[in-house]
Amino acid sequence: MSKRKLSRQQRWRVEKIQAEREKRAAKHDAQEAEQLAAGEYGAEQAGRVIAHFGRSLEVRSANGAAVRCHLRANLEGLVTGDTVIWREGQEGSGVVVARTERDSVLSRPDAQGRLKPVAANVDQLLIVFAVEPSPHANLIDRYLIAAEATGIAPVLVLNKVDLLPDDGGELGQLLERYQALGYPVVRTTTAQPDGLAALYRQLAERTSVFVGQSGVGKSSLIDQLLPEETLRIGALSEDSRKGTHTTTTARLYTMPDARDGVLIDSPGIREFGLTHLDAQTVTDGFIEFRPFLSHCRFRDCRHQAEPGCALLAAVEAGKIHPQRFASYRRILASLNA
Ligand SMILES: Nc1nc2c(ncn2[C@@H]2O[C@H](COP(=O)(O)OP(=O)(O)OP(=O)(O)O)[C@@H](O)[C@H]2O)c(=O)[nH]1
Ligand SMILES: [Zn+2]
Repeated sequence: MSKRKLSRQQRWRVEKIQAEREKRAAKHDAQEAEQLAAGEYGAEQAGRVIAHFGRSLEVRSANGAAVRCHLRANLEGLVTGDTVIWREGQEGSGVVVARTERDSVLSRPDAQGRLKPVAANVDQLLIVFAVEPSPHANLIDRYLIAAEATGIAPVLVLNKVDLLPDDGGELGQLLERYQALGYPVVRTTTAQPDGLAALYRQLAERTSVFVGQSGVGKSSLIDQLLPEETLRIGALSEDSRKGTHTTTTARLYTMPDARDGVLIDSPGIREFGLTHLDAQTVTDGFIEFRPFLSHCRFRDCRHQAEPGCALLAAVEAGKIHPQRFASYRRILASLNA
């Protein structure tokens, strides 16, 4: 058999399989439309995606119950945190019929480097740092740049304050500077009772995501925020050995002690911010530069040594902190390295 003939035959088989699949999907849609019309599903209600497993979803209903739902065939790309309209079916399961508009989307690059949404409707990104390991130069700025690019409000969380010297140390002073820029700063310790009091207040009634470098205490914080969930995750992973409930995607948790604040978490999400940046994103990520950027003499000013540079003038006049400006330049230089 010639190579060409073989590939044509293979192509024919692939097309046949695809056609059958489409026919089945169409039939399934038609059946579902009939069932919906026949009132076999309950009234439309609001819900939120807790997790998804292929075409099957776990949805949190308005009264807080978790419901296993499937998706209508025309609905694609739902992610954890999406708000949806769903209808109750038989035997405690349901069908998701629509997604409502997203306030925000958190994306991460996939293996091919394409940005993929991983969580929706996130209100704040909690960037966790620690007294130990102390953040290396520029790290806070890099996280803030990445956060500003998403449009989701960043919050700086300084953990392990039990290790902080009494005068607050250099790190304490550094964080005051960010506070002056308008970024909320929350201090935490998992090593002392009530060490999370300020964090609980920050989490209340919002949807949050924790990010930060290894060893800063993200797992320790989340374990304290979700004491019962930790047990439940253990139970789930036991399940997953039998082949059910496996997911590497993000999961949504409700924190009763934080006035029903919501946490979305996954190992991948925690690594947010460590991706490649481009020059425009870096410049846009320094919020205190914004009032000056359009006032440089040259429209394509690179803010290096150009005459009439409004940014350099602002640094000179003490309106921009010289260390933030130095950090800006170092990050830009690292892009071209
Ligand atoms: N002194 C002190 N140690 C802490 C505190 N929080 C966490 N630790 C310790 O810091 C170490 C790292 O904590 P983890 O919670 O594993 O940090 P992580 O950010 O989840 O790290 P990765 O899993 O590598 O991303 C552990 O030995 C914790 O016991 C704290 O508030 N104070
Ligand atoms: Zn300039």
